Amino acid sequence: MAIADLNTMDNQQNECALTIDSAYKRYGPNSVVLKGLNMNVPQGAIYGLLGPSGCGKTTLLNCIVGRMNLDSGQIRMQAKKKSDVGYMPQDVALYSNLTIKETFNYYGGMYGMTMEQVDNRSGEVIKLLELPSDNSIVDTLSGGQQRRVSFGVALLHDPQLLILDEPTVGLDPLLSQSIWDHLLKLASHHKKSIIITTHYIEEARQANIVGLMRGGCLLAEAPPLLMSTHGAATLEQAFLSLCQKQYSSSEDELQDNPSYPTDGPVSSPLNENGLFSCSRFKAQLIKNLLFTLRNKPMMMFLFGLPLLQCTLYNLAIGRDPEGLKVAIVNGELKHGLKDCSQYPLTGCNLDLPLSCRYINQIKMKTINLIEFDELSAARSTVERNKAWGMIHFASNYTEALMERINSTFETASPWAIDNSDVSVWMDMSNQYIGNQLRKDLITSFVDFLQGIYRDCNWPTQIADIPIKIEDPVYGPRNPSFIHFASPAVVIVFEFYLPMMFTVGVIIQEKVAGILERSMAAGLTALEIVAAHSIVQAVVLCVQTAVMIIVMYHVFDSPFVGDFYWTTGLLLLQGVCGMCYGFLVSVSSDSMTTASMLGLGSFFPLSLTSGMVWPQEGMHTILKSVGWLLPLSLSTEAIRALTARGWSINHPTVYYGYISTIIWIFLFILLIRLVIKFRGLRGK
Ligand SMILES: Nc1ncnc2c1ncn2[C@@H]1O[C@H](COP(=O)(O)OP(=O)(O)OP(=O)(O)O)[C@@H](O)[C@H]1O
Repeated sequence: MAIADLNTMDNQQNECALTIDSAYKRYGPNSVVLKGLNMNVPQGAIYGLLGPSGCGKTTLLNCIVGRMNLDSGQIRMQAKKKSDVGYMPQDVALYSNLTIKETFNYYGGMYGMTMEQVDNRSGEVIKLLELPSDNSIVDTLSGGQQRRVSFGVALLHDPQLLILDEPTVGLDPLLSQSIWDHLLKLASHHKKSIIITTHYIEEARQANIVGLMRGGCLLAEAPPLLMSTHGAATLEQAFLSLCQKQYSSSEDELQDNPSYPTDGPVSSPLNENGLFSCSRFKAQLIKNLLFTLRNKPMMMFLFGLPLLQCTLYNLAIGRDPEGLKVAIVNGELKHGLKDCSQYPLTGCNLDLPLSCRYINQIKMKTINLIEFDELSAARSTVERNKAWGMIHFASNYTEALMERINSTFETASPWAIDNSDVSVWMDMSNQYIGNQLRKDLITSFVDFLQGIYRDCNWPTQIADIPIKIEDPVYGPRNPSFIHFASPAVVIVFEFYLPMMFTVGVIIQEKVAGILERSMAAGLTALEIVAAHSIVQAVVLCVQTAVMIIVMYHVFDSPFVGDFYWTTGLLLLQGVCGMCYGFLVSVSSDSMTTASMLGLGSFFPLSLTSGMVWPQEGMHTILKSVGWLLPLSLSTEAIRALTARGWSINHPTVYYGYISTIIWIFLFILLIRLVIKFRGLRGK
C-alpha cells in the first residue's frame, strides 16, 4: 500500500497546511531517523501521526517548528510566522516557579498578545482544560495538570496550525476526550489545522487523516476509515500489513547507504518574527526577574557566595602561623630554662648567660619552646612531627659570643666561632612554616644583639646587617601574602560568579526544553542575551559592591587607587565572565558538560592569574603565553590600581582594560560561531 495509492485527496497541494517532501534527518552517521519521509496535512483537518516509540515523530515535529533542521528535503507551510503555530512539546517544558497566569503572560508576550488578549484567552483555556486557580505555581501542580498548562500555552494565541506532541499522555480518559472534542471543533468550525502525535490507535481513529509512521518513513496517510478499507479490516491490521511490507523492503538498509542526501540543511519556512521584539524582550525580562527572585537557593548563591568567599579568604589565608613549637637544648644553663628567670634581660651584663636574652626575644615571636636535655631527644621530637625544629646553645655560648664580638677577623678563634653559633635544625617539609621560623630566628637574633649593644652604649648599627631597608615606594613595610593575592582573588570571583549564574540559568532552561519551546514561539538569541544581561548586570553590581566592601573595608587589603577605574575594570571582568558563561552554555547540552567546562577552566585560569604565585616566577613558556589568558593582565591592572595607585594612563592598567575587552569580543565571536555550526540547542 503505497502513499500514492492511499492519497485520495484531489488538488491537495493547494489545500495543504503543511507538505513535507523527501525529508531526511540523522543524528549521526549510524542514527538516521527520517528516511525520505513525505507528508501532507490538509487545511482544517486533524492529522494523527501514529507510530511506535522511536520512529521519529518528535524529530519530525522539531524540524517543522524550527527546533532543528532537516538534512535534506522540503517543508512547505501555509503558516508563515512562528506565532501562527501553537506548539506543545513532548516534555512539559514550563518554568516551574511561575504561576499559571505568569506562564500565560510570558507566552502571550512571546506571541505579541496584549495583556487584555492574554487575560481573555487564558480565562477560556483555563475553563476548557479544567485548570486550577491561575495563581497556582506550576511546580505545585500534578503531572497531568502541568501537561494541561503546557497544552493551554499552545492554544493561547489561537494559532492557525497546532502541533501537539502526545498531548493526552497522563490525562484521564474523560479529559482526553474533552480535549479531542475541542480539537475536532477547532478543525471543523474554525478551520484550524492540527498535527497530533500518538502511540494509541484508538485515539488516532478520531483524526481526519492518519499518518502511519515507522522507521522514519510514512507508510501511509489517509482518513482512518478509508485506510482500513484498503485491504484491511481495521486500522490496526492496516498498520500491521504496512509494517510487514516495509520490513521486507530495502528501506532499512539506508543507514549504511553511503549516498545519504546531504544537500541541506533545510530549515523550517517559519520566519523569525524579527530579530528583536519589545514584547518578547519584556516577557523574557519579567520571567527572568521572577525566576531569579523566587529561586531562594539561587539568591543565596548569588549574594551569599561572594560574601562568604571574600570573608573566608581573609580569615583563612595570609596570617602568619602562630604558636609554632620548637625544641631547645641549652648547654649553658645548669637547671634548664628556669634558670633564665634569675637573670635580668636588660643591662650590659655580659658575664650572665646571654642565651636567656635571645630565648626571650624568640618567645616574643610567639614561638613555643619545648625544652630537652639531650639533642637526640629533641631531634626525635622533630622527627615525630611534634616540633618544627630544634635549637642548640653550646655550654660556653656566652663566653664564645663575647670573644666573637670583641675579636677582629684576624684574632677570632675557631673555638669562639664554633661555640657562638646557635645551631638550628629545621623541618623544612612545610616551606611556608620553615621559612617563617628561619626569618623569626634571624630577626630575633638581630634584635637580641642590638639590645646588648644599646644597653652597653655601643653603636647599634654595628649589630645590624649592613643593608638599610627604607620606607617602601609602594605597599606597606611588612606586606602579607593576602595583599599580594587579593587582586587575583577579586578578579577570579568577578569572572566566575557571572559565569556560573549564566551557565546555571541557561543550561537549566536548555535541558528542560524550555529554551527551545520559547524559541519555537519566536524568542531570539538576541532577546535571550539582552534580558539575561540586564538581570546579570544588577546581580553583578551587588556582587561587586559586596566584594569591594568585604575585601577593602571590612578587611584591610590595600586600596590606594582610583575607585571608578577599579570598579569599571571589575564590572568589565564580570561581563567577560558572563560572555564565557554564554559560550559554555551554547557549547554544552547538559549540566555535566557545562560543569566540566566551567571547572576545567577555573584552575588553569586562576593558577595563571597570579593568585598563587607571581607571573614573574612562572615557567618561561607559561610566562610568554600566560599574559594572553583572560585573567592575567586584568589581575595585574587591579593590583596596579589598588596597591600602587596607578591611573588609567599607565600601560599596566590600560593593558588590563584592553585585554578584557578583547576577550569579551572573542567570546562573542566564538558564541556566534558555535550557534552557527551547532545551533543554540546543539545537534
Ligand atoms: N538528540 C538526539 N541525538 C541522538 N539521537 C536522538 C536524539 N533525539 C532522538 N534521537 C533518536 O532518534 C530516534 C527517534 O526519536 P524521536 O524522539 O523522534 O522518536 P518518537 O517517535 O518521537 O518516540 P516517542 O514516541 O517515544 O517520543 C530515537 O531512536 C532516538 O533515540
